[in-house]
Amino acid sequence: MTATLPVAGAKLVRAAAWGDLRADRGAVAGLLLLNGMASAAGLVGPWLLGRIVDAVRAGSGDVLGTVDRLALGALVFTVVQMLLGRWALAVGYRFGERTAGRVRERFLARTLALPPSVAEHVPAGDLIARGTTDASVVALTLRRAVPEVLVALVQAVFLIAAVLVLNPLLGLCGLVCFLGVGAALRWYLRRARPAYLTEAATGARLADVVTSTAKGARTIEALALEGRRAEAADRAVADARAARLRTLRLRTVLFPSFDVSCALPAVGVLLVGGALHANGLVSVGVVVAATVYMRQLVGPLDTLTVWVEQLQGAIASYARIEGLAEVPREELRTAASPTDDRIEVSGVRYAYDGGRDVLRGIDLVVRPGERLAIIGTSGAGKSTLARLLAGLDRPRTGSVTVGGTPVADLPADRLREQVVLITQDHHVFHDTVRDNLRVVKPNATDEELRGALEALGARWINDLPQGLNTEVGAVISLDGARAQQLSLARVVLADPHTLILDEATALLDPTTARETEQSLAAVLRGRTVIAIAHRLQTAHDANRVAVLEAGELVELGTHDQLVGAGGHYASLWTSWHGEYDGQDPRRQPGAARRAGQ
Ligand SMILES: Nc1ncnc2c1ncn2[C@@H]1O[C@H](COP(=O)(O)OP(=O)(O)OP(=O)(O)O)[C@@H](O)[C@H]1O
Repeated sequence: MTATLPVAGAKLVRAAAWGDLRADRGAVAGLLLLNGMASAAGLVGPWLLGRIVDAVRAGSGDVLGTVDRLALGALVFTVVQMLLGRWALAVGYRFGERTAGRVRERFLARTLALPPSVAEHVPAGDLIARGTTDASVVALTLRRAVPEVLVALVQAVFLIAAVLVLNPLLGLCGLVCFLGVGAALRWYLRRARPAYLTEAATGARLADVVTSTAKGARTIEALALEGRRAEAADRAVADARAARLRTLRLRTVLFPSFDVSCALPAVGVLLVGGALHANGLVSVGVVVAATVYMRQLVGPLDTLTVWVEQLQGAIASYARIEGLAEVPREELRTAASPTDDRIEVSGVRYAYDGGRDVLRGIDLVVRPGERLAIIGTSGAGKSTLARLLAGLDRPRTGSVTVGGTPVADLPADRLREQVVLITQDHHVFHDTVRDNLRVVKPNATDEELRGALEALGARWINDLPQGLNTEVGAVISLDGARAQQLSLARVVLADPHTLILDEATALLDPTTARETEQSLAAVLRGRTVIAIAHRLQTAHDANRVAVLEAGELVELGTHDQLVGAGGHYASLWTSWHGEYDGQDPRRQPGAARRAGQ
């Protein structure tokens, strides 16, 4: 039983990221190529500048003409670099949009494919956070950070390579000076994550204290709690202030050290270049070009610094989204087909989330076509057994089979042809009536859809403005009875041989319940019915009655057999029947009519 959703490990994250890159490899290749070309074009300007310096220093020939030609070349290449850079970013943004869409679609598909036994047990908030906050963080990163970081990385590599090619000694000198940038970043990143998390947490705490104080103002006044609330608010303010100061301190250290560290390589190259030139080892032009390259490295490094935290957060979010891939999938379900309609429960034990067993050693055979009522006190395990019979959960030990196949192993489309659980949950999708019905049988014809509704007496379909094409849920909302009929029509279309009823009408108002019961009767005809019975009259009318007590099946037989046996059921029946002797029990209100309660 999964109580929390998994988070993908580093290996799975790498594999998923690689898969996303491969899925759009054309764009990735284009992005790298355009970036490479833009960066190469960007290298030409400083190199030509060096040539200009050397030409002026040499002073021979047509210096002015040479300078003009070189300057024009530098201008052209700068424009080319700018255009290619813009183009690369546009390709990158589009790649980011498409990939973000792909990640969201994958998440949605995996969420929809979650086996019911998992979907019902995971914290809904966690699932929602992954689909909203985490997906937004990943989308923003893919749209903005990934293209910009890629551009910055390619530029940095080209610039470093260019200095090394110009003069390896100058290149090495520049790289050594950049160690300062690395040290500043490392210092910052180690402290930034916990500091920003604390800042967010203390901010949230302060908001919480202020809101709850405002909301509970009357209670606080009545109980004279003003002093305590003021103290709590003061503490929250102090904590939030301390956390803000800590992140501020981090920034005040990072930014100046980053700026100084970024200036060092250019200074180093100038100093070493000057010394080399004095010894006739390099020209002034080479020193100038290398210095400009070093200065240009500041831009990409700045971009990397700005996005590095975002990237860290996005990787964590990506791992949470991809974690859904580790939940067992529907494909793991069996391909075997049930041989008949017989349902067999054998030695079943079941526990929620590793707790105590709430079903203990249940053995039961449901014969095709019979009506079986299950009764028991509140908490006896009736609903749990219903979910196991419907294949929504798996027993901890033992088996629940239909026609010899474990019912929880059947794929969803085959399962609903066998067994369907009917509860009070009848969801109406914001869609047309047709699509609301076709969710269970996508190729159903309009005649079949109308036939299913008519079988339930749902004549209101003829009054809808556009018949089956009418959008329901948003503009036209269906009342309780109609929504239940729509939901039951899905059952008619799925056409299972067995229905399990759990509280299908228990909490409806009398009018709705009456209408729903009529519709229900139409659906039940000709099928095996297992009813969690809240009225002893239902048990009386069933072919057999199963009595559950504290997770055990304590009695099983016909009404007459169980009354004759003088056990648990008999005493319930006697007390209830005696209480209402001579009256129609179906017209008695109240809890006494709820079986075993
Ligand atoms: N999601 C859950 N997580 C943990 N324990 C649960 C969960 N659902 C039910 N239980 C526990 O399992 C036991 C059986 O519950 P179940 O709902 O199957 O009983 P029931 O006979 O249907 O009761 P009722 O008639 O009140 O609906 C109870 O002790 C209940 O507290």
